[in-house]
Amino acid sequence: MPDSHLFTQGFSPMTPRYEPAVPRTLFDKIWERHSIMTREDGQSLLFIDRHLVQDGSAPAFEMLRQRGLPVRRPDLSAATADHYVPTGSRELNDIDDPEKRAMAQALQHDTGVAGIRFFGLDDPRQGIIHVVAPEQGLSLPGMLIVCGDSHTSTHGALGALAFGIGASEVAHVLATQTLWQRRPKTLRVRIEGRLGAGVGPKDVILAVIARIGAAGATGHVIEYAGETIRAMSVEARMTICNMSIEAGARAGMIAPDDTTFEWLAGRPYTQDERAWDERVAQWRHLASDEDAHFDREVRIEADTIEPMVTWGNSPQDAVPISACVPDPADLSQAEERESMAATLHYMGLTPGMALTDVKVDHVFIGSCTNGRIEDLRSAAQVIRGRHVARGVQAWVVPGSGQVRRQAEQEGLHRIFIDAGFQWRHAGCSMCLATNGDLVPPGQRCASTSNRNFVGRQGPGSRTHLMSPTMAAAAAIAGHLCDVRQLQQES
Ligand SMILES: CC(C)[C@H](C(=O)O)[C@@H](O)C(=O)O
Ligand code: SF4
Repeated sequence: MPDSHLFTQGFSPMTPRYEPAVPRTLFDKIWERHSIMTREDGQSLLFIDRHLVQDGSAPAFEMLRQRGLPVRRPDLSAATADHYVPTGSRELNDIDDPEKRAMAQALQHDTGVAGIRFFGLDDPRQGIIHVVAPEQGLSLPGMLIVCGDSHTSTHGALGALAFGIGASEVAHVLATQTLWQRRPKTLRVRIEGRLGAGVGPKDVILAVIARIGAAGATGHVIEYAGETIRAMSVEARMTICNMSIEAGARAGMIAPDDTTFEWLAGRPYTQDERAWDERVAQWRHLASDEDAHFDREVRIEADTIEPMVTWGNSPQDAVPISACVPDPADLSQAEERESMAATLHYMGLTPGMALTDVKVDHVFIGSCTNGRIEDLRSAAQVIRGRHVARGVQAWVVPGSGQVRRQAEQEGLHRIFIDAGFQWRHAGCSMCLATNGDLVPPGQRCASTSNRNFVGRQGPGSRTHLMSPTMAAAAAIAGHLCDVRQLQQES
């Protein structure tokens, strides 16, 4: 069994012995450093630096129990309760559904037995795993990170290779700290130029998905590059990488740079025996080499991106807020016409109506896409001094206990509460509605989450994806609204 130090700590990417002459991508460098062996069928056995665990992982622990296997490297795992936890209180007993309550309790028990670090409801660090791990310094550049959750791609924003795995793979990682994987292809998405006023990372990723499609990056790992990405904060980069999976990608990643290193410095779990500067010097070598080969390339000009919203049941159904609801009659294929008509029926929308005329009943600011402090700050800026429209239920669900506390220290909670928002505790909440926080049938939600699938926010719910500032604007206006208009008025 390889020692984790070999891969994450003592093993320098500069070691000449391991440096092939061909230029390599960020992905190639991390993959090659973690590949223990490759089988004849092309699958590689990878060493896993960090295994993140959430409350859906009970079946994996059960698989180990049935085989009588211990957890191989509990020190390389970390767990938090997020999907099933209540956000109105901090009591596991407030989970109404007995099965879900049992799953949440099982995580506490299983991690305790295995000796895995666990951030439970009584821990101030608890929150959505994809918010908690980066903020605790558990996700670092160059690492290979997995979790039984598709939005693990989020951690790629720190220059890691991070992807979601299935339940039996979770069990495999728990038992062996390794995983068999087929090497994916690479796609570089370059965003060049400056974003316009009112346009942020969520608009960028929605524009990327609209351009390449919900299956556009299937079988690929996306590396986001270009001037626009380099100018972004780490949290903005996380929003982008988070939604890679909504374009079908295996993972999304961004080369670490000074922005990354500054953001990480001093976080609780970043300490090891080596000096920080030495580690940073190694991490700098992770960036794709200049002439590295990507299987595909896409380029988008930042100044062509507008504030975006989705109208349908796929994240690829994203259009600028200035657009109208599309008309099935404009499509040439009968099958596509029928499918769009069915979507518009589900969404309760009329072809050709202005998106800004679409009334909302709920607003949800939160999730692993947009539940970080910068997201809350940007929404609060729009909301400050204004009030939620009559009849709109608006919620803010911070992505972690730490985000919540930070927001309270900055007084953001007062801005939200004074405006008529509910200020909740951390968790996945209305992103997936599996904890009972849901949008009632037929009602419409302006949401900062990442999926607008049929029934995603509750049976019969209607979701429009957008940025935190756009969701804030919708809360104030009571309908989908161009945030730039509100920003002009203030
Ligand atoms: C429940 C979990 C496995 C799922 C995922 O894989 O992403 C959820 O987090 C989601 O966002 O749909
Ligand atoms: S916040 Fe939403 S997308 Fe993120 S892990 Fe939770 S349910 Fe999945």
